[in-house]
Amino acid sequence: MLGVSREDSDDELGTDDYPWEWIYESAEEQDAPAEPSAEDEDGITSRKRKRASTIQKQNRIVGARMNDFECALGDTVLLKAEGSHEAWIGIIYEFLEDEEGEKAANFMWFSSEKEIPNKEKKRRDFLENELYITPSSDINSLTTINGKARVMSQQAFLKRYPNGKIPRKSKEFGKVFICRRGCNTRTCTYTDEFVWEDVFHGREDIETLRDVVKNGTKATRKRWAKLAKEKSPERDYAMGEEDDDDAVVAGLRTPKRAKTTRDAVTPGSRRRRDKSAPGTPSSHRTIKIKKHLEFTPLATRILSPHHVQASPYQLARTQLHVASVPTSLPCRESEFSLVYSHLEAAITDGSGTCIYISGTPGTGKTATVREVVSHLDAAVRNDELDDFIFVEINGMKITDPHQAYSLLWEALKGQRVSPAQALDLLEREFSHPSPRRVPCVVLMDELDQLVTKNQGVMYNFFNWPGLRHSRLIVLAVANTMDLPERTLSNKISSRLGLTRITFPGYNHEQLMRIVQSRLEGVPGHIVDPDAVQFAARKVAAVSGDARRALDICRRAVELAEADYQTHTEKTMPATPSKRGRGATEDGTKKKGSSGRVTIETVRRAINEATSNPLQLYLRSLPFAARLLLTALLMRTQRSGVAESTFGDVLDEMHRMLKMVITDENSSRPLHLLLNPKGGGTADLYAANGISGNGNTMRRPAGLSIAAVDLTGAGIINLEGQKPERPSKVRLAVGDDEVRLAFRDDPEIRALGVHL
Ligand SMILES: Nc1ncnc2c1ncn2[C@@H]1O[C@H](COP(=O)(O)OP(=O)(O)OP(=O)(O)O)[C@@H](O)[C@H]1O
Repeated sequence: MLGVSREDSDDELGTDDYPWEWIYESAEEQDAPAEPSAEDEDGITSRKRKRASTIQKQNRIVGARMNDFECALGDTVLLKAEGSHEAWIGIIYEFLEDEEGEKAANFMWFSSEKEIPNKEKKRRDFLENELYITPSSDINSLTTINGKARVMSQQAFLKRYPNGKIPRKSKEFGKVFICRRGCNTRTCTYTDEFVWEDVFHGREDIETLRDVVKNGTKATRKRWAKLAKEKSPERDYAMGEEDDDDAVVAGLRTPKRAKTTRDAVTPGSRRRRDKSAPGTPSSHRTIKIKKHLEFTPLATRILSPHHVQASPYQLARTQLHVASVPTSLPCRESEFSLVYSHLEAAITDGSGTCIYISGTPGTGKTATVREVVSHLDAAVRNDELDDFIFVEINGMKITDPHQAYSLLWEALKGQRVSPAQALDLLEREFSHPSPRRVPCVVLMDELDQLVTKNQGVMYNFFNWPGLRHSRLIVLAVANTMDLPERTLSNKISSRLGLTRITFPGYNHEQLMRIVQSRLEGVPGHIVDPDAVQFAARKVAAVSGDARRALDICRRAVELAEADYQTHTEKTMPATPSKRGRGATEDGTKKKGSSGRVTIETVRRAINEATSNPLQLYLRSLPFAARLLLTALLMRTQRSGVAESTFGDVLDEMHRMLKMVITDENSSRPLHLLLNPKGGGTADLYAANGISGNGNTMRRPAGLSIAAVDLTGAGIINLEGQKPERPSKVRLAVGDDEVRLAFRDDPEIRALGVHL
């Protein structure tokens, strides 16, 4: 927004509301010298053409009038920004009527230096009253026009105001500006200096001016190299004029990145670690400096224990771990390119969009989105794409869905405000134009968890991308396909026009490829291909969940490693090997059947996971106890602390139940939804007055007994063994055990909960 205070600029249009009228091109203008004359060899054709062009011209809108105020194409005007004391300046590029038939214009924006968000890259030589002409434009109602402004070169300005300032009392104060450069405020690229009067005289130069600004502000690496040198000539940058790949001024082009979810793994984390400072939300500062090679004298070189090569088992375990970021995502190529092309198009056009991604757990939804963002991030750094902000909001990691507003506002502006304030600010932000608005990509993960009583949060995040000025790109990720319909009604959700992408579960061949790709580079062939196939088939038969397949294979590697160690201890002399246990010269394992992951090892891993006494006990629990444990687990995940109060857990449980009970659109009776075989669950609720609107929900029967029993069995610790709201409660067994026991429980899954 421009630094022009509206209190300073008197409203030329007065306060009365007169209607705006169009001014069409008049017949006299057809002979204007700017128009090419129709001189033909054939006089008749020439006359015909002339008449057709006159009709066309007479329909062309070249200006607009309101009472005695007039403005025309190519005029520079002041616009009032609602909700703000500052004004905007733009050149009228085109007149048109918007979708609602309201008279509007497309304005090509000027921008002040204050609007350039990148403090590191922006020029320091700006003048008072200087504006940059930008390549961005926006359509706005004519009612936002507040008067005329003038733009001129520095020379012309100084001629008019020799001390470089416009007196406060002058009628021209806040209305006359200098322009000597174009600037893309998003990428912070400037054109070369020009003389305004040479490049722009009015309407006939608009297209040329647009081209000058567009082409002149295309960032190139070379330009950045030059700029970086200008900024700090004494530094020895790791690039020459012909900079190579690694020699990019690292981070200069990295999009602003706001990481608001606790311990979220950022998509580009690997790449960024190489190129820019870790953890900086906007790594624009990081500049690689060529370092002289430093030699450590041989005598003082000491090998640290960390330098000992990791064993193949360690490597396999790490790579199979679900938290490790794979280098590629096999079997998700088409989903990747769909999401990529939508995002790239929206960022390039500066438009908003909402993509609804659904699929059962472990189908690579989050991983794919992060991978896409990381590629877009790379494109930004290669100057192939405009900057964008990325923020992840995970429904599971916020205690109140309304916090999503605060997180989004913080990502956009870096300010922390309350959810109510943030909502107000966001509403205002998205309904007003801004030439400097950087597109913002929001990943709303675990959307199911953001369901509120009146669905306001979800509605807003779906609705904002459709607002003309928002430049908001929402990627909503959920497990169920019909969440918008279920929670927002069919009418609203069809109006929102979401782009939907469904991630199908993986089949066994795909799961095999996924696991095998994670094992690439692990030496020693410690995992039999048959074993991978066996694990993949077992998982695909139930869920098509890559997370499960990876977990099973990882556990199988642990078992094989333990076997190997026992075997080596038995066959090796008592003194431990200097190389560390199990490692041979080249870091690979010794051959032999023990120590390899075979079908048998996988079978053991599956059995172990599903049939230890604790698992058997958990699975055999009555529904109330399973529900209680699930709610406790969800609460712990959400709050990030192990201890909750019994009351918090009950609230969590009600939230889970509400999702199902308020399923008004569902034709399935509640009891069938909860328990396909019918019976138990419905009886449990019905007997306790749990009704359709969720408000009369009371504590399901048997919860108190279940809490006491679980405490007695050492599954939970409940303060004083009293199932009362203030009592502290925590899990006494591992989260993983509970997750594993209930992950495929149909009744728990029917609640929309995935563990
Ligand atoms: N195609 C794939 N290639 C390699 N790894 C994959 C693939 N798909 C999923 N994974 C891995 O499986 C695990 C789960 O994936 P992800 O979290 O993306 O699933 P999701 O669909 O978002 O699941 P949820 O709905 O539970 O959040 C991650 O470790 C991810 O890296």
